[in-house]
Amino acid sequence: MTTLLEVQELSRDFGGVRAVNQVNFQVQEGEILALIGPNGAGKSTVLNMVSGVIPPSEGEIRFQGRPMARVPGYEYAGMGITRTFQNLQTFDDMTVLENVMVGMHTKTRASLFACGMSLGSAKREEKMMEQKAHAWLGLVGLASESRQLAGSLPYGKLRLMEIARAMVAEPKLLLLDEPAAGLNHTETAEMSRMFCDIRDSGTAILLVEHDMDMIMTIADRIVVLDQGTKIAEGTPREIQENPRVIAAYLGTEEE
Ligand SMILES: Nc1ncnc2c1ncn2[C@@H]1O[C@H](COP(=O)(O)OP(=O)(O)OP(=O)(O)O)[C@@H](O)[C@H]1O
Repeated sequence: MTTLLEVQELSRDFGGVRAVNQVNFQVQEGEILALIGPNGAGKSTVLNMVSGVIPPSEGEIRFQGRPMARVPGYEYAGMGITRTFQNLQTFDDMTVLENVMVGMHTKTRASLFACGMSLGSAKREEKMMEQKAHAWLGLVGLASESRQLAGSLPYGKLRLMEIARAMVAEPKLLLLDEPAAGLNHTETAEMSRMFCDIRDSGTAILLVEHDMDMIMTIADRIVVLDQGTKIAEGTPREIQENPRVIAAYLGTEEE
């Protein structure tokens, strides 16, 4: 297996609070790695560092062997890392199709001048972008909603639209922060199948999620955080049987 992402001794402080403490893990090509842990364990903070939203206080992140410390956030999608957010980041006054096409801006080659002049190359590129966005809307089940304003879509469909937007950039690594939050059982099951299809088509996934059914069904491996520290790593079965995890997390009433 080839390592796609490597996180080494990663730490993050907020003021005097250490939110993430010397965490190590790797994401291999072609796998779904789930990051789980109780509320406040540091999962979103790790995802925010891996996606370049916030810098680490200490430690290193490497993507395909390349240190990411000096890579600006806007270059991540072009390098092959895209993400969705815990809180929806949608443009309500734009159509569903336009929202998805926003995810392709790093893939376009036409210059600003060519776009402004509506030159042939820019028009062809626009057409190609539209076709790709349509294809992804079809894959997430939103083909018939493509011309609707995003603001008119129900919550579950907006979550799917965000996944289409992240996938249309053809990432090597997709980062998902609680994608199933607020979805019903059927929607979660459909989304789980979709993530397996995405993984099988060659995009690795790093997933933060509280829905244990989803995690145990789709994750190839799981990393468990508790109070900022990694307490376990293994297959879903190993994690379910790990006494430290049960004590810290799975045994809590909330879950
Ligand atoms: N911007 C911030 N400023 C100050 N403290 C923060 C900030 N972001 C996170 N924290 C703190 O860092 C710790 C880890 O938070 P984080 O959101 O990463 O946990 P989480 O595991 O994702 O939790 P949840 O499952 O509830 O989303 C918490 O104690 C949180 O209060």
